[in-house]
Amino acid sequence: MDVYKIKGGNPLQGTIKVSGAKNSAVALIPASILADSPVTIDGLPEISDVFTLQALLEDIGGKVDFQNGNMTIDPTEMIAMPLPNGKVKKLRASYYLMGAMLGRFKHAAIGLPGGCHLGPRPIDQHIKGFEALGAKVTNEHGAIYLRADELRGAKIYLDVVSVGATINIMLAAVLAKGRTIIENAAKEPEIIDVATLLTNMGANIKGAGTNVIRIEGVEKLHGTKHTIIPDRIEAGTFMIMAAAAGDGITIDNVIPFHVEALTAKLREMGVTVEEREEQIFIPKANKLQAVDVKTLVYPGFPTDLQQPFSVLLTQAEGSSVISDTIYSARFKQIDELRRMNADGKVEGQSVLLSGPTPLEGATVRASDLRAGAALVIAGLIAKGETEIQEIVHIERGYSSIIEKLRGIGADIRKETVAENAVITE
Ligand SMILES: CC(=O)N[C@H]1[C@@H](OP(=O)(O)OP(=O)(O)OC[C@H]2O[C@@H](n3ccc(=O)[nH]c3=O)[C@H](O)[C@@H]2O)O[C@H](CO)[C@@H](O)[C@@H]1O
Ligand SMILES: C=C(OP(=O)(O)O)C(=O)O
Repeated sequence: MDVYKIKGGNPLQGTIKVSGAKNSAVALIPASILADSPVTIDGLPEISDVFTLQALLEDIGGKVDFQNGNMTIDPTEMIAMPLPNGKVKKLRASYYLMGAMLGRFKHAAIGLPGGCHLGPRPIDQHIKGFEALGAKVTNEHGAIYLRADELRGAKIYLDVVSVGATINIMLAAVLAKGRTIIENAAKEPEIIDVATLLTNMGANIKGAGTNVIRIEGVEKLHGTKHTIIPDRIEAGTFMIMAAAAGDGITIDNVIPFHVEALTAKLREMGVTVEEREEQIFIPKANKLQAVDVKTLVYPGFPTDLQQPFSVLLTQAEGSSVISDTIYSARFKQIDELRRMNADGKVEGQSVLLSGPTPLEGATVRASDLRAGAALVIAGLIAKGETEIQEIVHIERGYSSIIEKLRGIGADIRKETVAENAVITE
């Protein structure tokens, strides 16, 4: 079993570069299915979610070349191969194969997705959208079967603001006949990125990034070249790390506007955040003040940064409350942080943290992607050595994390240890 071992306490200094956005990448790659000629996407992160999607596109007959973050996908010989099991379970975003394959082939069979366990993650709004467009949708033995004689534009009001449903409906609607209107759409930057790719492929989409998206269906889509946006969640993770363990860190390849909710919270805590054009500089932080945080849909504070942020709050003076309004069970990092001496208590959808508490190295488990990122930050500030198990979750979303952190002075390495050292409780 592979683990990360971190010796805490090194002052981190220098420049750390953010990769392309995971949550864009995992939608841009399936979007290529809709084209009738090759699509090139530059700047993709080298993470397991991207490798898994590459393999899935190859399984359905796509020809994929992926080198140095640049992927060219030739979709011309793809077929509507059913994908009820296997790789689709390894990531959440395999649900985008439903929208893209339904859009192109008018039928698809895709297993229910995997991804982080954060409480219930239904896909009823995706299905409501596909049905409104004219698809018959059934759930058979854990796989979703979709079939339409013809897709027709429709007005779809999302009952919950959902990133996945908004993008999936866009994917299914761009080749449908007539006009689709998505109301109460999600507004995340990744949605704009996907709409930009689809538009450059020939789609007619207006309003991406607002809560009403209008799509006029077109007859066909062609290949294009696209550069992905930077990962605002990776950038945010590095900003939190800089506030917790930095001695002057520049975060490179970031759009400061995308991380404004975090910047505001860091400033409220007493952290200096200098915004530059495509960089953010965070000097060494001194005394940190406790703050309360509530996660919200974009442009609110992202749920994906709540877990890393909880580590910073263990170092702040006073009591803080984090409430996660998006996911009911996204606090698995707290038990692990308690092993490291943190003072945190989960109550329903909130966690109460008190500090400052010096953290101590321990053997801990990354239950999910951002819990893993939280534990990496905790390990960097803890006294002694921290071993993080189940790093497979971390590698779903952070590209070259070891190399990047070593580049700013962290003592972190990946090691293979015996299975009997695994934490089970
Ligand atoms: C691959 C990807 O982009 N993942 C992101 C995406 O996940 P994902 O697209 O799965 O998240 P959604 O925005 O869909 O979920 C938001 C909320 O809506 C609920 N919901 C969603 C769909 C649905 O059909 N029914 C329903 O009830 C979910 O349970 C959750 O409470 O957005 C989340 C919220 O910003 C992020 O944490 C994830 O990193
Ligand atoms: C929850 C996340 O990812 P996914 O939706 O892919 O599980 C995340 O990126 O924090």
